[in-house]
This record gives sequence, C-alpha cells and structure tokens, in this order.
Amino acid sequence: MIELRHLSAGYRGTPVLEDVTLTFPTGCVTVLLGPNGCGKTTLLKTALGLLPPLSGEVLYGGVPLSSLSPAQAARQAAYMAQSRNIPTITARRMVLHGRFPYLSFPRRYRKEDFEAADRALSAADALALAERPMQELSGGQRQKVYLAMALAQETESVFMDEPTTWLDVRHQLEVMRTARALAENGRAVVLVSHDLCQSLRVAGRVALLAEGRLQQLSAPEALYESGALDRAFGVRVRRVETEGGWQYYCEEPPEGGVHNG
Ligand SMILES: Nc1ncnc2c1ncn2[C@@H]1O[C@H](COP(=O)(O)OP(=O)(O)OP(=O)(O)O)[C@@H](O)[C@H]1O
Repeated sequence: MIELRHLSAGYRGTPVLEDVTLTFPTGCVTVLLGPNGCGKTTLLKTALGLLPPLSGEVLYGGVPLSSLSPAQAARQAAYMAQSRNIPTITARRMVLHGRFPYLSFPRRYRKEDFEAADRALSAADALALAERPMQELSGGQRQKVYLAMALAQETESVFMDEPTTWLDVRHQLEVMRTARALAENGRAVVLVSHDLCQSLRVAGRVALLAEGRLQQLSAPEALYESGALDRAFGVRVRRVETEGGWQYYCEEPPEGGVHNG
C-alpha cells in the first residue's frame, strides 16, 4: 500500500500542497478531486517519485520511496500520465514499455512480456490497434494504448491522471468500469478526473484538495452531504436516485455564491 505522511509537494521550494496524510488502499478507487491548479497532478507525481517531496514521506509498503530504485518503484506503481510525446512506434511496442521494470540487462522482451502486453491491450479494448503506429491513432485510441501500457506494468497501484480525456462517452464509461474492476481485483486505483459526476459514481473514497490542503477524505455520499464540493468548486452539486444508484449533476450556484460553513 502507498502512503503519504505529512507530505508537502511543490516546485522550487514553494509548496502547492501542504501536510497531506493519505493512504491509497488496495481494493479501492481513490479519486482526487479539486479545482484547476489545486495540485492533483503535483500530488500524483510526488507519490510516484517523479517530483521530490518538499517535506514529509512517501512510503511503498512501509518502505520510503526514496530508498527504492526506479525499477523497484515501477514494479509497485504504474502511471497513466495526462499528456506525453507521441513516439514513432506501434501501439504494441508502446505497451511493451510497461514491461521495462521487469527486464534485466540486456533488455530483451521475453514471451511472458509479449503475453502481458497483449492481455493489457485486450483489457483496455485496444488489441485491434496493436500493429498501428502511435502517430496515426486518434486521441481516444492513444489514450486506450496508454491505459494498456500502465496495465502491462502489472503493479499493485495504478495512478491515472484524467484517463477519460479524448474519449467519447461510451469509452469514458468503459475506462471507469476498468478502474472499478482493477480495484475489485485487489489493486489500488488512484484517479484524477474533472468529471465530478462520473468520479463520484466510481469512487470508493474521494480526496478533496483545495486551497493547498487535503480538505476531506470520505465516501462520495458523505462528501456530497457535507457540502464541501459546493464550496470547493463554487457550484451546487445535486443528485437523483436511479436504478443504477446515485447520479450526480451540477447546477449554477445560488445568487451570491456558495458560502463556507
Ligand atoms: N513544473 C512546474 N513548475 C512550477 N509550477 C508548476 C509546475 N507544474 C505545475 N505547477 C503549478 O503547480 C500548481 C498545481 O498544478 P497541478 O498541475 O498539480 O494542478 P492540478 O490540480 O492537476 O490542475 P488541473 O486540474 O488544471 O489539471 C499550479 O499552480 C501550477 O501552475
């Protein structure tokens, strides 16, 4: 399990987030929610060791991340990043990059790496794209390949930064279903999304970040009932009960805005 202890994260000594204590348990989708620029990506990158903490600790299974090699860390946590350069390779080669942490010198893929890559392509509904060059794929198709690359890493924790960007509604729902299925199969899924309504439906727990702090960590229903979402986003979040459970939606704030307390 990955754990953040009194973590301050930011750039060049200036914190974006301070004193965040949070665990990402297995079997659960933890969604990070918060307004633009509140530090969601900064927190993910710090938890993954891509950005050094300003203070506090990141622990992987009780071991400080700073004491692990990049390959050891990458066998525990995979990252589906928000944007990246598009290399001139096929989708299958891209997904095989997810196997790097398992290769020893000389880096030659084994049969099991090809099998893991194809399992991941299949789970991300991207097997049909395997031989296509990345450069020729649409934004949504590429997004599926990046998801497959993260899955091919076969880690206990999977971090996804806005994984539904570029996807049409059906594929957005599929990615959310995949996130939930990964958690049901015992993984820890950490998801950043701007789709408040989908996030509240998929989350086991929501960490609400705003004003440089972790404001609240709770189940979606409790977070909704607290009114903290309305205050953080300056909207009115509403919900209706349907056969499929709660459906959330947002309305304009009342005149005069949403007040604290
Ligand atoms: N490389 C960087 N150097 C300096 N400041 C940065 C850097 N990257 C991000 N920031 C700043 O850190 C703050 C948090 O950015 P971050 O990308 O973590 O926010 P976010 O919550 O993920 O935002 P969004 O919802 O818009 O994607 C912002 O003020 C941003 O300008």
